[in-house]
Amino acid sequence: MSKKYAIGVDYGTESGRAVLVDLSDGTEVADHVTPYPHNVIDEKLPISGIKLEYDWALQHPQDYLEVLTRSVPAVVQASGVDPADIIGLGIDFTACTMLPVDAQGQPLCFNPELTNNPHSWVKLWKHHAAQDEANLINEIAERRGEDFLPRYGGKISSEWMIAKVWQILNEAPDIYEQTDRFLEATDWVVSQMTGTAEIVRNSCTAGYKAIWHKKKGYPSDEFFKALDPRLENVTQTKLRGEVVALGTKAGELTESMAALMGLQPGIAIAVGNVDAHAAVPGVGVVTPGKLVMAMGTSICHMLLGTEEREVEGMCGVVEDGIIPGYLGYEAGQSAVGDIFAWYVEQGVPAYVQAAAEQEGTNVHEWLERHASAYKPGETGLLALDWWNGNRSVLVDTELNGLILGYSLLTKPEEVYRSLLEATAYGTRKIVDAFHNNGVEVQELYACGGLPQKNRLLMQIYADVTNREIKVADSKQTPALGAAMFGAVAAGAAKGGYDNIVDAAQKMARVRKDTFKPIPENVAVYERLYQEYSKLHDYFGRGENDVMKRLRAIREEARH
Ligand SMILES: Nc1ncnc2c1ncn2[C@@H]1O[C@H](COP(=O)(O)OP(=O)(O)O)[C@@H](O)[C@H]1O
Ligand SMILES: O=C(CO)[C@@H](O)[C@@H](O)COP(=O)(O)O
Repeated sequence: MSKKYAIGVDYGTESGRAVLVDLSDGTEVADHVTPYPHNVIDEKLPISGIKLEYDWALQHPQDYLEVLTRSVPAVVQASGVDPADIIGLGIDFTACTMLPVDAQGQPLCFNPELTNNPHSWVKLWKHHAAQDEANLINEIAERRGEDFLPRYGGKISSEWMIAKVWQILNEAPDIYEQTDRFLEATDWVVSQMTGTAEIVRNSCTAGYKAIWHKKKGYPSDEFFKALDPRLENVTQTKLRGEVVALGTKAGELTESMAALMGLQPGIAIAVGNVDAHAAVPGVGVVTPGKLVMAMGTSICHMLLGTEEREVEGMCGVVEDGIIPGYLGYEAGQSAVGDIFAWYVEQGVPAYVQAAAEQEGTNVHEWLERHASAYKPGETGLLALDWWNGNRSVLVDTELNGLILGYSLLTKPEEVYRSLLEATAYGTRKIVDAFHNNGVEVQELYACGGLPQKNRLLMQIYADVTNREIKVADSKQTPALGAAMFGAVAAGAAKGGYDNIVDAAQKMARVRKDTFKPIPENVAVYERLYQEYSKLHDYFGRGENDVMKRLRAIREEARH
């Protein structure tokens, strides 16, 4: 049999990328990135210019299709591989990134009559405007003693499906009414490749983002009725659709999409997946004890376990949610690279930009180099990493960032370093929450853009967590994982694999170089982390709700 290949397509926050992978050893033969033409829509709607409210984050579904029709042909062409040897394709996506579609599977925002309503668009994972609904979901679920709450660390997030659906019902009942189904974007894109008659939902987003359980299904109609009588039957109506396991073949590539993507019709398309979850086999992790960090604009922390444990603020524990046969645990930080980007774009003085430009480097790299000259603790700064709220362990999108310890001598590189450190403390909170509750964390695996971009950041993470960090050898780990699932959907008989464990064992690699904790740094960071923890609890656990009061005053001032 000639060499066989699969394609993985990774849908990130700002761009989508396709990777063509050799199935014999995981070699990434070609990759191509398509930035989303409309990027993140968080100020005004395209065309109409309608202004969006604070905390909104939308996307344009057409951008996702553009990734398929630009990046997929590009990798096929660049690789020189015969399309007949490409046997499968898998995708992974940010999540919960959801959209309302009509009975034909068309996004409601494509309908000229509905396009001016912001609720007809894709709500991106970091759309945080459904917090009121999330608060009520939690209050009502707690009051009713719903058994699903512990599976989600005690709180359902405003980033997830039910809160977003309820926000649409509350603020745009006409859009809700005209919605045939609410879909995860990952399932929608898969349906566009396989033909909309066959819309299937993947067990990963259903489990982590829509409160679905392998044995119990969705929460009861009574629960939804208690939220709002209009939601009573939502799981049989607008959330209907078969939920199938990761690695399942969702269908086959249609003639029309094959022509647009430069592939052969009929190849296996795997059910959708989530970026962070696909990264786990992508980095070769198929057993417990190894926490995988997908590090980019945000961080998702993924871990396998053998028993269901309660862990404060985790995003969820889902049976078979990452690797079949294990409980998959997820936690996360909703801004990491985004915080550094904010500082580079909004906080850096002109002399730094000029110096970086003169030295032919970018501002991040300039700041990293200068920040590396400091020892842990030497800046005198301490920050809370809540620029986009706190996902784990507090699960509160209404918290904000904080930097303590400024003086007239504070330098930009010191601020930058304090922000890197703050995100490491945030990760340490998550590691401790798992480890101290019986879900062991022995070592860390890192993938995503950040480990490739910033060595200082990675050393700080090793020192703050006092654990060795292995880094994925792949530049596109989620896409590699997605390609593995594409190969599993195709099956061993076609030159793919029969299960994800076999695929990961053959195709994943980590770099030889690892980041090891440096004992003297560990000791200083331990003291700083204790200080971080005090601030974390003081501002995050209700002792001083000043951040929330400031938000309320801001809202009053805006209206
Ligand atoms: N040298 C750097 N050091 C730290 N962060 C960086 C650096 N360069 C870019 N970033 C941040 O990396 C993030 C993008 O990460 P990446 O993994 O490429 O994207 P995504 O999360 O969308 O998949 C941005 O938030 C950006 O601010
Ligand atoms: O929340 C999840 C996964 O559960 C992510 O999709 C979300 O944080 C976005 O990740 P990126 O930072 O774009 O890689």
